Amino acid sequence: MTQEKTRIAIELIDVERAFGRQQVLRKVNLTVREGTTTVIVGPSGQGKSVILKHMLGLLRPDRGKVLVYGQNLADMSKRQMKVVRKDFGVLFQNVALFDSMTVYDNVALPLRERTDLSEDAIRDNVEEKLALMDLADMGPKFPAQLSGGMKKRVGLARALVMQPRIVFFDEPTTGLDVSKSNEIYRLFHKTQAKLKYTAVIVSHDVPKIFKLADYVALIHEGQILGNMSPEQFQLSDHPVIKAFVEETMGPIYSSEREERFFYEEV
Ligand SMILES: Nc1ncnc2c1ncn2[C@@H]1O[C@H](COP(=O)(O)OP(=O)(O)OP(=O)(O)O)[C@@H](O)[C@H]1O
Repeated sequence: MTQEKTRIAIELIDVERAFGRQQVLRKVNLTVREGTTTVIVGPSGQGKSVILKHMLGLLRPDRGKVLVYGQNLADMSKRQMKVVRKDFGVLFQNVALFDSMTVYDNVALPLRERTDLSEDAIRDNVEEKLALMDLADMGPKFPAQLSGGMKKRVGLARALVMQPRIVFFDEPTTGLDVSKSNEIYRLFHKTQAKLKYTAVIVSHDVPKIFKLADYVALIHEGQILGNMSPEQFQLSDHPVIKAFVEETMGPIYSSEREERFFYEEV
C-alpha cells in the first residue's frame, strides 16, 4: 500500500492557538496516517505538548480544524468527545498512576470506568497487557514499590488496555537512563507490531527516536516543518530543519549526504 493510500487518522488544518498574548500555534498543518508513527520534535517551549493536547481534545483551537477520522473535535459535544476518546491511549511523561491502587487496578481502571466488561473479561485483558510489558507478577504491587522504568511500563499497559486505535506519547522516556529508555522503545516496537495502533510521539530523544518514526515533524515558530521520513528529514535542505539536525545530531558531511541521496534516488 502506498503512503498516499493510507487512511488519515488525524489532520490539523490551519490550527491557531494563543495563550493571552503568546501566539503558540500559527497555522499548524499536520497529517497523521493510520498505523504509522509520527514523531514531533523541536526545542523546548515551542508547542509540542500543546499540539498533542489539541489532538486529544483537551485544548480547543482559536481557529482551524482538528479532524480525527474526518470528524472535527471542535464541533463535538462532551458526549461525542468521550466516544472518540475511547479510541485513544495516552502515556505522558509523569505517568499519572494512582498511588492508592495496585498495579492491576491502575491498568483495569479505564475498562471499569468506560466499559461494561465483566471482571473476568477485565482480568483476561489486564493480565495479557501486563504480560506484554513483562510485568506478569506485578499486579498486586503498589506504584511506590516500582522503579521509574516499571511505572512507565504500567503506564504503557494502561494506555493499551482499551485496544486504542491511536496512542499519544508525551516524552515517554523522560527521567529514564539509557537502558530503561531502550526497554520502553523495545516494548513500544513490540506492542505496535502486535496491536497495530497509530502513534504520535513528542520527544527530545533525537536521533534515537528517529528509529521508531515513520514521519518526523519539527515545530518551529508555531508551524510544522517536515513531516517526512527520518531519512528525508536528516537530508533536508530546509535551513531550519538542517540547523536542527546539525544541532541535535552533529553535522552530516556533504559526501555522506550525497551518498544517502544517491541511494534514496535508486
Ligand atoms: N495552559 C496554558 N496556559 C498558558 N500557557 C501555556 C499553556 N500550555 C502551554 N502554554 C505555553 O505554550 C508554550 C508551549 O508549551 P508546550 O508545553 O507545548 O511546549 P513544548 O514544546 O512541549 O516544550 P517542552 O519540550 O519543554 O515540553 C509555552 O510557552 C507554554 O508556557
